[in-house]
Amino acid sequence: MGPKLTDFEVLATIGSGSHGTVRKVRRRYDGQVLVWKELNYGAMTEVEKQGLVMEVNLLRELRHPNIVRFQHHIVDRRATTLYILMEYCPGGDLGRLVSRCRQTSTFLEEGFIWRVLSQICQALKVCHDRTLHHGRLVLHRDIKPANVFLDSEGRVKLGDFGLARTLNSEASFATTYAGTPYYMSPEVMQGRDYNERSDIWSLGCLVYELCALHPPFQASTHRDLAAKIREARYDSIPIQYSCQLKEMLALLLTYEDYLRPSALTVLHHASLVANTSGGS
Ligand SMILES: CNC(=O)c1c(C)[nH]c(/C=C2\C(=O)Nc3ccc(Cl)cc32)c1C
Repeated sequence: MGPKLTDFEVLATIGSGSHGTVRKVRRRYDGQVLVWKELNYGAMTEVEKQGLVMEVNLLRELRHPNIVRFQHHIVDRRATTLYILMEYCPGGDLGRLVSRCRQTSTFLEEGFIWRVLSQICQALKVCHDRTLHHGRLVLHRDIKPANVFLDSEGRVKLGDFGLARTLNSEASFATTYAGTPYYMSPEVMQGRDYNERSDIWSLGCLVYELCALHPPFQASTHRDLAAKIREARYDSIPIQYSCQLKEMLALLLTYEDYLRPSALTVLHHASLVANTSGGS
């Protein structure tokens, strides 16, 4: 028998993840603090609902220290709402951290940026390994600062896996793409399929934003943004960051997806940098 909604006490609303409201909750019988994301599936077709069930079952299998742990799910059929229960990360998300740095004009330590890069790559290596998921590829599809979290030990965790592939009905499409697609890769901009190297492009945009405190490609319209991404030209990151970090960014933001490195290759490159530059 799975958990029921009444087994939990809502403590606070802590955000709006992709596709739904995120709340901090406490499990009554043992006091454990978790997070649940509320996802209304009322506007979904039967096919989309089946796809959602498959994606949720896939998320359940993702067990890794650098992936926000999926704990349970609860379905409220009367309210056509799915509650996805996940690990609480007391350090919050990197989106808030970058905002605070921008407001106080303080830059992040290079060592912290390398740790984020390495630990997210560890998470992507697991997601992109087909042998671990019955031959299926797990793509995050929405890597950005707001979807990277810090636990109580400062460990970096990739979370809020975009269910975009499932939520492709009109209503949910609008929700999914409500924001500006700053991190969209050139191949997706050109209408080609999202693939694991598209996650690597978004990781490059994330690392760039941790350095510069703004995305590498910015524009006021989608058309201008697409033009900038197509040019794949971006301003240099602040001079206090190393040449190795600049080289890593050039690797991650390689225009051609088939020339972009895999998560495993990025990890090898980062460990080489750490070993030759006295760690970071
Ligand atoms: C002000 N709120 C925060 O700093 C904050 C904290 C301490 N945790 C979170 C968010 C999550 C959290 O702690 N675990 C999560 C799992 C999935 C999703 Cl989509 C979000 C979270 C947030 C937004």
